[in-house]
Amino acid sequence: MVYLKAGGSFLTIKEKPFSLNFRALSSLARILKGVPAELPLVLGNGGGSFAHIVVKAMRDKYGARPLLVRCQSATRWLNKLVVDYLVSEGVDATSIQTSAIITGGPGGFVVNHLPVVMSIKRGIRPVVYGECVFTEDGYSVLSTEAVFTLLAERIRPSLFVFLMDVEGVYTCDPKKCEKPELVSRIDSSNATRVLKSLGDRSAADATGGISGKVRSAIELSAKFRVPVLLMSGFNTDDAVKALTGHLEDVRGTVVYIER
Ligand SMILES: Nc1ncnc2c1ncn2[C@@H]1O[C@H](COP(=O)(O)OP(=O)(O)OP(=O)(O)O)[C@@H](O)[C@H]1O
Ligand SMILES: C=C(C)CCOP(=O)(O)O
Repeated sequence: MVYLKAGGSFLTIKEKPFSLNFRALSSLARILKGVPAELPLVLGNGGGSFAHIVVKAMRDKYGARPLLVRCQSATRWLNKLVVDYLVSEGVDATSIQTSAIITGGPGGFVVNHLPVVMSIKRGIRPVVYGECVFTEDGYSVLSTEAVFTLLAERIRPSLFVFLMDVEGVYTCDPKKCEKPELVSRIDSSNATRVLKSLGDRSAADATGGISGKVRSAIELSAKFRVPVLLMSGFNTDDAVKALTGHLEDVRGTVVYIER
């Protein structure tokens, strides 16, 4: 199973509340139409300028009830925009409500992955998303990467691809620093160093920004022994190549921890 994340930095304009990037939606549809229909693929969309802004503003000020209501309203909204756009472009996709298939229980998360499996069996692309899910005593904010981890424990992954608005992981923020260099590979020889260079994960957004994403990519690769590719969603040709298993020569960052 291929797990594809359309990140919020790609789908939305992250610093502008509730703003969608239509060029990204169009790229995403082209990517999905470019891969064989029979390729088993789970799509997930990030929170971008919808959920992250809500969660960051409410997290330390409000209780679980208002936060769950507002967060789920924001995530549902973006997910609906994405799925409805894909359907209008001829992609057979459907929304799978993350908070209905994942809940936090006393012994860890309880996951009903069957809607994802059944959707794939029928040739429909299931679309999950980063979400505020119910737990026994409140809520938990799960990134799309965390949702993928829980699903991948039940549906074996072959590859993870994270689409962003930048071409991969750089030596410094490519939007802010002068000479960013693309890190083409992260493996056990440089993982710790790269993570350190990305700094504090708490500042960027509600799930840790690029630092949280690279940490998740390292954990996913180590746990499932598969590559994780971080790349630009605007590079549609390379994304199609990568999704069909051809990672060589794709511009991006490949995380591969082969322990
Ligand atoms: N060293 C870096 N390398 C790459 N991107 C970086 C770096 N430092 C900061 N960034 C920023 O991180 C962003 C990508 O991370 P972000 O967590 O926003 O991605 P996303 O998964 O697309 O978003 P979301 O969590 O909303 O789904 C880029 O837009 C980039 O500007
Ligand atoms: C902020 C929420 C609800 C999760 C967003 O998921 P992510 O954008 O994949 O990190």
